[in-house]
Amino acid sequence: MTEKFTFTLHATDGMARRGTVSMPRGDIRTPAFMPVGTAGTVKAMYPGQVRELGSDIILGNTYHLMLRPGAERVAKLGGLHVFANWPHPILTDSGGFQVMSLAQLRKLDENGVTFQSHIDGRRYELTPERSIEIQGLLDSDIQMQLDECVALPSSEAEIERAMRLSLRWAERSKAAFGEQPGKAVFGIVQGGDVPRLRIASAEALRDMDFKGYSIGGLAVGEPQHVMLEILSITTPVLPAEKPRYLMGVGTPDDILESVARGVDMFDCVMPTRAGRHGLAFTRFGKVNLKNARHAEDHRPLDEASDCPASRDYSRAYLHHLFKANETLAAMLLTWNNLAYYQQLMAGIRGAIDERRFEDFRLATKAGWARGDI
Ligand SMILES: CCCSCc1cc(N)cc2c(=O)[nH]c(N)nc12
Repeated sequence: MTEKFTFTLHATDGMARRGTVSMPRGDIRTPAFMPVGTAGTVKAMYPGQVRELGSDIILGNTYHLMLRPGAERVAKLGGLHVFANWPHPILTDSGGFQVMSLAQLRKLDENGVTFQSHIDGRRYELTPERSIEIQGLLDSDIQMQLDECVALPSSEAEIERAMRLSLRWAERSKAAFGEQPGKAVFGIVQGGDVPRLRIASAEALRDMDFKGYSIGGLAVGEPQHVMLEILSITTPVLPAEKPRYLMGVGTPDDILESVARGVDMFDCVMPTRAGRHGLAFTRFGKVNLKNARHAEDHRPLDEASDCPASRDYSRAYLHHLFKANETLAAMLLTWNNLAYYQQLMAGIRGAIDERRFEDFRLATKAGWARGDI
C-alpha cells in the first residue's frame, strides 16, 4: 500500500503504453477504462459487480454531486467512497464541462462560471478554487482542474481564448489543490482542433508539473480522424512519466486507436448509456437488441460470454425485456457492455505486455467487421 500517488511505466509497444497508477486506495492498471458513476453510482450496477468486471477506478461528477446531495453533505456522510460504497480510487471531473452542457442561464468570466441548477433553479458559482474544494469534500483521489471546453467546430480565436483561460484556471486549480501526497490534480489540455494551440497548451501545462494530464476538448462532435490527429500531436508533448487521460472517449474503436497514440486512461458513458437503450457491445461488433430480428432468436447474445446476459438468457428474452421497458433489460446489457469494455482493456494490456499490440488491434477490428452472426 502506497501513501503517494505514482505512475510506473512497465512496457511500451510503439506509442502504446502499459503502466500502473498507484495511490493509497489502490492501483489502476493502464490502459484503463473508467466506468462513469455520475451521481455516485454506475447506473444499474452494484459497486461489487463493477469491481468484479475489472474496474480499478470509477468516475464521479462534481456538477451533479454539488447540486444533489451537495458536497458538504457528502463530506458529512464520510465522503464519496463511504457514501457510494466504493472503497477504490475515484476520479472526479471539475464540473465546468457539465455546466456548459446542462445548466441554465450560465455566465462564464475570468473568475469562473455562474449558473442555475437544472434541478431546482438555484444559483451557483464554480471557480477553480471552489471546484477543487468540492472535489476535496467528495474525497476524490484524482481531481480535475476547472477548464473551458469549446464545441467543435469553433473559430480559432474562440478556441484560443478558451485555451488560455483554461491555462490560467490550471494555475489557480493547482494552487488551490496544494500538496496532497496520496491524491492528484490533473491539468487538462485544450486547444480544439488547432495544432499550434494544442502544443502551446500541453507545453504550458507540462511546465506546471501536474501529476497527470487530461486531454480535453475532444469527443465533442468532431470526426474520429480529427480526434486521432490531435492525439498524435498532443501526446508526444506530454511527459512520458505521467499518466494521460482522454476525457469522454469512447467507442471500443476509439479506445484502440487512442491507445495506439499514447493514451493511458479513458472514460465514457457509451457502454452504460448504450446498454440502457438496448445496444450491446460484443467481440463481433454492436448488436441492437431492440431490432425485431431477435424476437424469436433462442441463441445467447454471445455463446462465448459468461456474463448473465448471455449465460442465462436468449436474445429473444433480451429483446422482449427492452420492448416491455423492463428494468432487468438495462441491468443485463449494462453488465454485458462493461464486461466487454473491461475484457477489451485486459486484452490491450496483455498485448502490450507481450509486444503484440498491433496484431491485437487488427484482430479485434476484424472481429467487429465480421459482424453479428
Ligand atoms: C464524468 C465525465 C468526465 S469527462 C467529461 C468531459 C468530456 C469531454 N469530451 C471533454 C471534457 C473537457 O474538455 N473537459 C472536462 N472537464 N470534461 C470533459
